[in-house]
Amino acid sequence: MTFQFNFTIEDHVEDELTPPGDGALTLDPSKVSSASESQKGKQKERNCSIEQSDLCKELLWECRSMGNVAPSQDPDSSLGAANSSKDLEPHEKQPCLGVAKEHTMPKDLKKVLENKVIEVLPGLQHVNLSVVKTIWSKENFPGENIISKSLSSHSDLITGVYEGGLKIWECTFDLLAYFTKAKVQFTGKKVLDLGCGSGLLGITAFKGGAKEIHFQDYNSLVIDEVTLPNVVANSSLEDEENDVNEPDVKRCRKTKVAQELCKCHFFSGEWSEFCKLILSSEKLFVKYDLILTSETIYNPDYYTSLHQTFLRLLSKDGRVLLATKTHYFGVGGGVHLFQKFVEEKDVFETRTLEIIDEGLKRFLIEMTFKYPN
Ligand SMILES: C[S@@+](CC[C@H](N)C(=O)[O-])C[C@H]1O[C@@H](n2cnc3c(N)ncnc32)[C@H](O)[C@@H]1O
Repeated sequence: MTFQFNFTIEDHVEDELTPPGDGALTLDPSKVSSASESQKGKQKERNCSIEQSDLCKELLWECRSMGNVAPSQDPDSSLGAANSSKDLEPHEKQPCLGVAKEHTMPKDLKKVLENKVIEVLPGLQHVNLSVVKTIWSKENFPGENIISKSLSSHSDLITGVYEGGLKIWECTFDLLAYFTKAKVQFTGKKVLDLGCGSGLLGITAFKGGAKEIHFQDYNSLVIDEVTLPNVVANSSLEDEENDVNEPDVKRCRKTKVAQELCKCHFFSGEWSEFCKLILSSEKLFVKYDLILTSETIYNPDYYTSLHQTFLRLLSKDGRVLLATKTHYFGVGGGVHLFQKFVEEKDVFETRTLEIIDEGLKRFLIEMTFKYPN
């Protein structure tokens, strides 16, 4: 089967679009666009045909040959390290969109919450996303200017560029409510919040005693500026002193909060690249007991890599809890198309856990291996 992915390479990272006024960026959730529509005349477009593969080899090869170290091989891929790339020539700063990398927790945990406004939900805290967007629409996030792009295209999704993580989507709340209602147990489990955005699903697993929690989002900025701060905001940071001068490992042993946070790992990148990173790393290699994923089946072009991710990373007796709208207008995906895709693959069975029939109809679906042995 042949898939078409649209990847976009910017001419200059400085080629920022100015947001109107100083106010917070607001996006219309009903609108989606592709990079080709929104960035005409500003960016070069590459269409990569992918046969039997989820990876655009040509683009990746080009990114590597342009001097980008594959981030998964980068020993220090923290925000701090990314910032240091400001000294590079413009073409060397170009991100290889979709390549996966692990994000390390900054040493000074309090810094993670600097310039953040915290909002409170029942039992959970999260950063105010309008503030994050306002700050980063004026600054140059290393490698990505997804905020100005989504602003200029009036869109919450720009295929292959920005995949919607700067918003808490409705189905996240459906799944959170289900966790309580169904008394979902997290204790001792290895959990993946796939397409995490704010990370509230993974954070609930973290607070519920999960053994290890991995957070994945397509965009680096989302992980660094939203997911990571949200995890820190929901830890017991305030209760403990945080000595920034101690080396990582020592600190991890020293404070309870740091010890807790060592259970959390953060990744950005496209799903098939993320799989490769996890499966190629002895340190990270893990099969998840539980994969939580909300509003990630909107684009049928991604079904192959999403299905592969479940197949490769779910433990044989594990389960996926997936929350989705019935249909995503403008992109074409939705619950029926996805279930049909899964049925045809004949690897997983799906079970509808709940239908939420208010406003836009939504579904909670469980996926388990059809033939676990
Ligand atoms: C619509 S957002 C939903 C965010 C969050 N789960 C929520 O419910 O608020 C879709 C998420 O899936 C991730 N995503 C979508 N397509 C992806 C792909 N092909 N590879 C990696 N991540 C992807 C994006 O990073 C994004 O965070």
